[in-house]
Amino acid sequence: MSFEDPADPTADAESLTDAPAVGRETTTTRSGTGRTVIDTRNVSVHYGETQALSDITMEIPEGMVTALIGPSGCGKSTFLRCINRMNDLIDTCRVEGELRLYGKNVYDDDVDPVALRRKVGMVFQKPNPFPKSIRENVAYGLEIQGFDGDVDARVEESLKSAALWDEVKDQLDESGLDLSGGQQQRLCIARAIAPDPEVILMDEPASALDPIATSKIEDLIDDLAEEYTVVIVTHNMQQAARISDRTAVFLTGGELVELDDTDSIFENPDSERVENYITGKFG
Ligand SMILES: Nc1ncnc2c1ncn2[C@@H]1O[C@H](COP(=O)(O)OP(=O)(O)OP(=O)(O)O)[C@@H](O)[C@H]1O
Repeated sequence: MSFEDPADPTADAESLTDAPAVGRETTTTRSGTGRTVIDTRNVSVHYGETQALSDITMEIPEGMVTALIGPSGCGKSTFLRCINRMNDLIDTCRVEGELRLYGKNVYDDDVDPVALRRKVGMVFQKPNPFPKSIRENVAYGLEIQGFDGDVDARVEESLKSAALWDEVKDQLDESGLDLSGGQQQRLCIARAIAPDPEVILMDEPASALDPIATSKIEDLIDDLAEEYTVVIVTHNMQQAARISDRTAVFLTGGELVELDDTDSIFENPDSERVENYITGKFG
């Protein structure tokens, strides 16, 4: 059993510890698969004495886009970084509770964070290509995992999935830094896709981009959701409403106040606090 077969309850210590990536069948649709990719139980996070998240219990469905929204400082990015253990890189950060990926607690001692990050790719707010060629940027993760397949074919496939291939196919050996901001962000998405992850985390991926580049990224997220589970932090409520199937609202104190279908959150939230936030009475 491995992450490639999430239905197997014995999942994943193995695939998180060594695991060459294996191609995965695409079975998801925007109505989701009915399976849960990530489920958390009482996740709390502190940076030193500062509590950033409080008792987060939630489930993220496979094959859908889940948006995390809420005011500045409510812990959205912290939650995202818990999923692929990027918070491990922050000395003062302490995570309590359980965060499971296909049933396997990613904080178990036998989980290799590098293997985890292949399964859970990440795209950041500011495009951050390496100072290397376009081809090398996309191939980077494949090299680390010792991929022994056709690297050029995977690079092409990833750039196509990131809607960038047509623009760069004749300049694969040129620097990724010479691309426009929007192209750089799509390059970073191609880099995240190349190792064939299960989940793509996006931390405000369009906030540094102009409206046209933003619209391309939003279209791309829609396409990616055909094949991957996407979890996206956004400050832009209209964007969350446009692109996500599920929305989680975090509020001050690092509390998850409501998680529901995006239409329900925006049209008929259960919580008055969420309604106040959505309507701009509180922010
Ligand atoms: N590296 C860090 N060291 C110390 N405190 C941190 C660190 N990162 C975040 N915090 C604190 O944790 C809390 C949550 O921050 P986080 O960035 O997760 O919130 P956010 O909702 O993503 O905010 P924003 O929307 O402004 O990006 C804040 O109080 C923040 O100051």
